[in-house]
Amino acid sequence: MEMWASLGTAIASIVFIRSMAREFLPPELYQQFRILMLKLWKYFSSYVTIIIEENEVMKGREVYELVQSYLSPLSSSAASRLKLNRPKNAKDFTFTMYESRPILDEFDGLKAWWTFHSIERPALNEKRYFELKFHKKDRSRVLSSYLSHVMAEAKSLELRNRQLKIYTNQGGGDARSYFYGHGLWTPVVFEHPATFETLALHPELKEDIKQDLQMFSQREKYYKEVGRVWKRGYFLYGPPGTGKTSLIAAIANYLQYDIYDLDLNEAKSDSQLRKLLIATNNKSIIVIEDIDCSLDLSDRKKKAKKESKEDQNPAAEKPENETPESKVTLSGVLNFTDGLWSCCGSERIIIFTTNNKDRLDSALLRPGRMDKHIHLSFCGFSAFRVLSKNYLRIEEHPLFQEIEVLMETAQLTPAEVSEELLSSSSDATAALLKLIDALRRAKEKAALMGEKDPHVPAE
Ligand SMILES: Nc1ncnc2c1ncn2[C@@H]1O[C@H](COP(=O)(O)OP(=O)(O)OP(=O)(O)O)[C@@H](O)[C@H]1O
Repeated sequence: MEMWASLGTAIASIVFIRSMAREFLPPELYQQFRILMLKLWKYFSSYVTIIIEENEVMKGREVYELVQSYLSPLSSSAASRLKLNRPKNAKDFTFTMYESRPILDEFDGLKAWWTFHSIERPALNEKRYFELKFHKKDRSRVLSSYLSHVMAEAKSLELRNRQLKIYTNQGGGDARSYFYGHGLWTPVVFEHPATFETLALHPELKEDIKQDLQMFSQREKYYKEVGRVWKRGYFLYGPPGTGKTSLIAAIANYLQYDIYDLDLNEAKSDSQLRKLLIATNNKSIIVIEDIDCSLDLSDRKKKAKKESKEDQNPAAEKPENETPESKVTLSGVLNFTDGLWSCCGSERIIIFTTNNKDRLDSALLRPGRMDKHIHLSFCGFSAFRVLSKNYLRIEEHPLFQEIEVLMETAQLTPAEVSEELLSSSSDATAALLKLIDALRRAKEKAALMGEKDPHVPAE
């Protein structure tokens, strides 16, 4: 308010002096007088103004658009005239203030006033720009930190509002988009509901994964400093139905990264694999599910042994999953994960999953390729608590004690537990009794088969 009052007085005085000067001074002298007045105005004004015009590009992004994104929440709560936008690939609408009344933004103790202007130009597009006004004393802070904050916050808002996509290379991609150079992958909107909150995992494991992801996504500078490509490999293993796919979806939702679901059987050769890699975007997760089933990627040492046995006994039958005619080789996959081409792009997570860890070549899993190995196993009691909260909306029940005891020895996957809870989700007691029944049956079956537990429960 104080700013506008003093600004008003100043403008009134200037207008008066200028009209007097125009009236009484000869034109040449009047021009000199005008220039001097402008200099004086700039010198005495306590405020600085920055103009951000449309079409001003910085590092490939329009600064105007970033400011627009940054001001969207402020505009929606403070402006009285708003323009509704639906940016491409966005989940929600955004808003632009559509008036020249200033909106106040506060950052770390400094005040900044934003206004929007639009000027009609005959035979030309309307000229639109934002004006940022702040006190002279804040100049260095605005230039050094406030503007960076505006840009960073805008990018983060845009990221949160982004419609995620899942890409597949099945069917050889989208023929129509070959024209644009993205034909190897076909995108579909990704709307998987899994989140870390809904995942039934041991709380410590969950926290550990979240922290690892957070650290990875914030360490661009660090990766550069230590001379590493900004990527991370996750290896998820465990029996079917323990949540490997759900975890991938939760990671994508957590980081807001797109997913590239790579089907190795569809890749025609190692060189196509390289092309697929190059065609992926930054901030993405490249997934190869059930990698042991896709190709013959078993341990080379074991394979060498087997081959020498086969040489001695050529009539021996080949195992079912062996695909000698595979077009993509193990070294192609190794190069895909950390060869020279893997540095084309950054901020990428590569995830392999398998139900059978022992089948894989150890070279595939070494640190640097797969940095984090995550074992997903049978449902433990703390994982069950998450499921009962999700499916039955309960956090305690008298039957929990019995379930806890049974889960120490009976092995059900989270998928099996979920099914039991889902089948009677409107009646918690009935659902828990069904689960107890299933746990008892699983225990009896294991005892009958005389098996020793090969797996340790998830907690
Ligand atoms: N840890 C978990 N937390 C929550 N839900 C789970 C979990 N594990 C499995 N589920 C449920 O079971 C279903 C199957 O799980 P998911 O596909 O993630 O398992 P998977 O380990 O990838 O199985 P597969 O190896 O057969 O692909 C999911 O839709 C989900 O509802």
